[in-house]
Amino acid sequence: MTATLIDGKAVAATLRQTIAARTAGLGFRPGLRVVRVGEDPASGVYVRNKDKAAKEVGFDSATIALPASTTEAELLAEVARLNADPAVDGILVQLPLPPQIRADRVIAAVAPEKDVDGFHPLNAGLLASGQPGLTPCTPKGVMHLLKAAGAALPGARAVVLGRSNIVGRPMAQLLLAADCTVTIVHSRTRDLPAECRRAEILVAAVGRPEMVRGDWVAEGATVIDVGINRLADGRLVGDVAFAEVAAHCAAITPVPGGVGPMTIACLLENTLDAALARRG
Ligand SMILES: Nc1nc(=O)c2c([nH]1)NC[C@@H]1CN(c3ccc(C(=O)N[C@@H](CCC(=O)O)C(=O)O)cc3)C=[N+]21
Repeated sequence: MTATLIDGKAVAATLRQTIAARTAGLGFRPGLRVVRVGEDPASGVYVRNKDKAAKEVGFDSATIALPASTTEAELLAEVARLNADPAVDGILVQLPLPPQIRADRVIAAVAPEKDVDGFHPLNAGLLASGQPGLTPCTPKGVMHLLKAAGAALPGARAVVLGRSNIVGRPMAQLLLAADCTVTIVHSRTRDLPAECRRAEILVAAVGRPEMVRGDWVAEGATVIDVGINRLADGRLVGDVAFAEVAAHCAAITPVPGGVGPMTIACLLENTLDAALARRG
């Protein structure tokens, strides 16, 4: 079997068009502020891509770049200022943060109704209890891709590889809400390949380059690769050994051009939703 490619770049472009059309009819510009602390070069590229995508759909978008020496108190003061600014609908504090800043304190300081990352404990709790709230962008993007790929979700065995607060856990909650039978597997799981082989839908989000091999995947599975790993030789690869796995599965996302563009499109979707909810 040779797998169908799930084209995240194309699905994201369609979603951004829909968002642009909805924004054009609003009569105001949803406001997004991305806060960046320090000079992490990879973060710089992502932050620029977010800002560009937000401006293209008609948002009022700006990046606030703070020095690497910023204290936790200074960052919390900046977040408080954005929380209080009526022109701001969405706040994203780019991760990772420098070591002197506790990320959990900053995440909890963002007003939940402006938390377009969906990382605030209130939004995480709403998701875990099946109530509406702001949902983390990457798992939300994966659900869009599964829908676009025509995956049958109710009753399907879904395996999520990874248990981070930003991808694995919310991913499992969204699949559960879509009536999948969900298993979360991680570094301490016994016999990871055997657990992954049980999956009809496999979502890899561990951040280990090409960890998922061809013999980890069942014939006919749908495989979503959340990993974006830059190798020493400059190549960008996912958490899935693409060629090996594509030889077995029914459908697979590429890296780049899979989940990454969906993350940005869903950030825009969350910002529009937050703007509509806040402004009535
Ligand atoms: N508070 C916070 N929220 C985030 O959502 C967040 C963050 N911090 N910190 C960093 C990660 C990373 N991230 C990506 C978004 C888009 C692509 C993306 O568009 N990738 C393209 C291009 C990849 C490339 O060429 O480098 C692709 O996969 O095709 C990648 C990575 C969001 N993050």
